[in-house]
Amino acid sequence: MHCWNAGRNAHRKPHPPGARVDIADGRNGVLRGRACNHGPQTKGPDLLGTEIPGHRSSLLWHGYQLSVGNSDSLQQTAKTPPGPRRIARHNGCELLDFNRSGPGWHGRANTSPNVGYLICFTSNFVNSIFIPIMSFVTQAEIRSFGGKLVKLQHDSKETQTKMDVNLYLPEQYYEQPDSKLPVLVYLSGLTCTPNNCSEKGFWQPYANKYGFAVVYPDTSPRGASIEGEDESYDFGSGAGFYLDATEEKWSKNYRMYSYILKELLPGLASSYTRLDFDNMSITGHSMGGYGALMFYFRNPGKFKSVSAFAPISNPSNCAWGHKCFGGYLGADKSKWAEYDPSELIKKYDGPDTPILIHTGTADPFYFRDHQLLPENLVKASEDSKLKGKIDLHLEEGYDHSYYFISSFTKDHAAHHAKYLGLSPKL
Ligand SMILES: N[C@@H](CCC(=O)N[C@@H](CSC=O)C(=O)NCC(=O)O)C(=O)O
Repeated sequence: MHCWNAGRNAHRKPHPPGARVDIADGRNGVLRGRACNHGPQTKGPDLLGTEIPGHRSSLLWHGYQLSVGNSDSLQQTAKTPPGPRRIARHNGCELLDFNRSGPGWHGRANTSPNVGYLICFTSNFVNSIFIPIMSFVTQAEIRSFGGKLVKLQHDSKETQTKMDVNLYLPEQYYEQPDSKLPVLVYLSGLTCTPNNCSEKGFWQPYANKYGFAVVYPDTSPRGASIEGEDESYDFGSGAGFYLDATEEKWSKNYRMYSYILKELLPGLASSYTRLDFDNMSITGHSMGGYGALMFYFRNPGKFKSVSAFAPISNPSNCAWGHKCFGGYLGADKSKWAEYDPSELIKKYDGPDTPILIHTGTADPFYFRDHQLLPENLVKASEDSKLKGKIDLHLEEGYDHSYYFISSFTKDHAAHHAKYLGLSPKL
């Protein structure tokens, strides 16, 4: 069990309602919330949050356990503060409603079906913290190679749709309950869901060999009801291009950059506190290879290492990139450069960790259609901090499929394990 603690004097100074408030967290860095005004300043308890094994999210508050979560965590016994209270199921979630007049307690915590908000109280009500809780619904748990593939769904505030994500928890997750495991994010290519790589990428044996979890996000919002979103395989559904669209038609939902970086990964970190999202690497295939490089260059130091399988390396100069950048970002090419790995690398100023890339010479998207252009990335790196650091392997006779990807998963796993500080299990 671990605790985060706001500290006895941490919130004595009132924050204006709506202000961002950070609470120090002993293990996960910082929990961010928004201050909200609940009336007169009142002496009350300090805030203590605690992870209770088996429960997704909960709070230990002045000795009383409050909890929120989806139907998976409803079995828990919740003790609430004294005074009038109600605990009910609400759309499959838990509704906590507690009040007490006089100093001490007042308020309500209410979770929507998947994304909830938990209102926590610090030593005075003026400084109450409003913490968004992202709640994952487990759709399936599938035993695989000694660990488990967990299929999750949640409501996304970024895409305003339901989003699917798969998470592979290696056997160490179950066998070593005191361990905290690094994370590899795998971004898939055009047309993929979280299932393609989960089923055909064969990361599981290597996740178990080294002891890391694998996150497989989806490639776009689904069912956003945008006219034309399902018309082609390389734009719209299955082709979100991991960016935040600025063109009006797409900008409300097609926010895969913010979704992954600001919502999904922090949400998983809050729910799976035994995964170490501060020790995380990223990889991907094709559009996902582009995505992995792009996230890595835009967020120096956030990921310990990056690799890519047949990445779209210079989307500003290929047909897939023209279609997606043009459609989502408009005609202004300066906006395209903000997402193009072969542009971003020129300005990159983070760690000079080598980057591993494999591309097959029999990949028609490489040799025939010139969609991938890995040589452009190598060329761009020559004037950058990463000069000599792009380890590009052109593999004779390999195509673009998962037969190609899974042939080199082993090399990419070893690459990331090295920078995640992992050794093979004996
Ligand atoms: N016309 C094809 C193209 C789709 C395709 O090849 N998708 C690749 C990724 S391409 C770049 O991002 C892929 O990974 N497909 C899924 C798979 O399981 O192979 C089509 O529509 O299928």
